[in-house]
Amino acid sequence: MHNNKPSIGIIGATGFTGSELARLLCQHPEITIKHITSETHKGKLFSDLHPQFMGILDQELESADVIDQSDVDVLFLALPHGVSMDFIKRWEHKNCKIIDLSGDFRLSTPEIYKTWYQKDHIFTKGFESAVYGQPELFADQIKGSSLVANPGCYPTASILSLAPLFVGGLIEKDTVIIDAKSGLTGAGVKASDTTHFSNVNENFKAYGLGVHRHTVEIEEQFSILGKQEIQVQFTPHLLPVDRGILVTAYAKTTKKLDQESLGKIYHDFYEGKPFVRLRKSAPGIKDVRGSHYCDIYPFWDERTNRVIVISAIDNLLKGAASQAVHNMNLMLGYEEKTGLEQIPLRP
Ligand SMILES: NC(=O)C1=CN([C@@H]2O[C@H](COP(=O)(O)OP(=O)(O)OC[C@H]3O[C@@H](n4cnc5c(N)ncnc54)[C@H](OP(=O)(O)O)[C@@H]3O)[C@@H](O)[C@H]2O)C=CC1
Ligand SMILES: CC(=O)N[C@@H](CCC(=O)OP(=O)(O)O)C(=O)O
Repeated sequence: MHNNKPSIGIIGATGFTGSELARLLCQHPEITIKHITSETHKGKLFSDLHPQFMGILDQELESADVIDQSDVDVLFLALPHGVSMDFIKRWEHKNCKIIDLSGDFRLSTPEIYKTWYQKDHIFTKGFESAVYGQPELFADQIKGSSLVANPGCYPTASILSLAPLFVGGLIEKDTVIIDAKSGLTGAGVKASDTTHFSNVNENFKAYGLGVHRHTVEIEEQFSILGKQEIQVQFTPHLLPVDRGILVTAYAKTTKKLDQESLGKIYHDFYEGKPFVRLRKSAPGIKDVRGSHYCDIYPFWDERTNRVIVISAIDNLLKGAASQAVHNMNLMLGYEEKTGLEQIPLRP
C-alpha cells in the first residue's frame, strides 16, 4: 500500500511481543506496516503463523537482512537481548528511528550490562544515544530520540509504583522491597522446562533470587529519580497465567505520611498521565489485561509506618508492545493516546 503515512517494520514478528505489536499497529490510524520479519519462517504469511490475523495482516514474512532500512521510518525490534544490539549496530547509519524491546540499551554502561547479562556488548556507542523509554517519566527525551530502549516488564510496573515517592525525596534509602509476579508469556514464545505446562500449572514459585537482570534496571532508574544511588531487593515469581504482572512494593519513608497525604502525592504526580490509573483498592491483573494501563494503589500502613504500593500491568502491552507504540507516538509527534485506548479484557 502506498500512502504518505510513516512506514513501520516489526523485526521478530513471530514472537509474543512482535505479534502484539502487529495487533496494535494494524489498528493505529497514522502508520502503515511495511515489513514484518522472521528468520525461521521467512516466506510464510504472518497469518499462517498467527491465524488471528487471517484476512487482516496476510503479509509475507521477510528476513530482516533483505529489508531496506532507509525505506522505513520506525523499526520495532522484538528480538531477544544480545541479538538486538547486532541489528542496531548494522543499522547505525540508516535514517530511521528504532525502538528496541530488549534489554540491550536500557542500562547506563556496557560494563554494567556485562555484569548482569553475562555478555560483552558489541555496540557500546549506542549507550550514548539510547533513551530509556518510560513515557510517564521521560517524554521530553523520548520525543527527540532516534533510539529508544523500551523498559522491561517488571521494571515498568516497579518503577511506576514508587516513582512519585522517589522524585519527592520521600523514600528512606535502601528500604525498598519489590515482590513481583509475572504471567508465563514474559518468558517468550519458546517453551522450556520452567515453562512446561505441568511445571507451571497449579504451581507458583520464585526465581532469579538476587541475580535477576531487572534488579539493576530498577535500581538505575530509582537512582536517577531519587538523585542518589539506590539498592532494591527484587524477587520475581512465575504465575500460572498467560499474561499480567502484579508488583507489591514496600518501603519506609523519610517522614510519616497518612493515606490522604500519600494519595495526594500520587494524584499530583500522575495528573495528566492518561495510562496510569490510581485505584481506591488493590488492582488485579485482570483489570488491565489486553490494555496499556498501569493500575496503582498506594497504601499507607499506619501500624508499621510503611508504604505498600500495588501495581498491575499487562506484561505484553504496558510492559512491552503498547509501551513501544506509546514511545513511537511521542517520537513521531502524535497525540500520545493514538491507537492505545483499548479497554481491558475482562473476564
Ligand atoms: N514477553 C514479554 O512480556 C516481554 C518481552 N520483552 C523483551 O522483548 C523482546 C521480545 O520478547 P518476546 O516477544 O517475548 O520474545 P519471543 O521469544 O516470543 O520472540 C522473539 C522473536 O525473535 C526472533 N529471534 C530469535 N532469535 C533470533 C535471532 N538470533 N535472530 C533474529 N531473530 C531472532 C524469533 O523469531 P524468528 O525465529 O521467527 O525469527 C522470535 O519469535 C525480548 O528482548 C524480551 O526480553 C520485554 C518486556 C516484556
Ligand atoms: C516470566 C519471565 O520469564 N519473565 C522474563 C522477563 C520478561 C522480559 O521480557 O524482560 P526483558 O525484556 O528484560 O528480557 C524473565 O524473568 O526473564
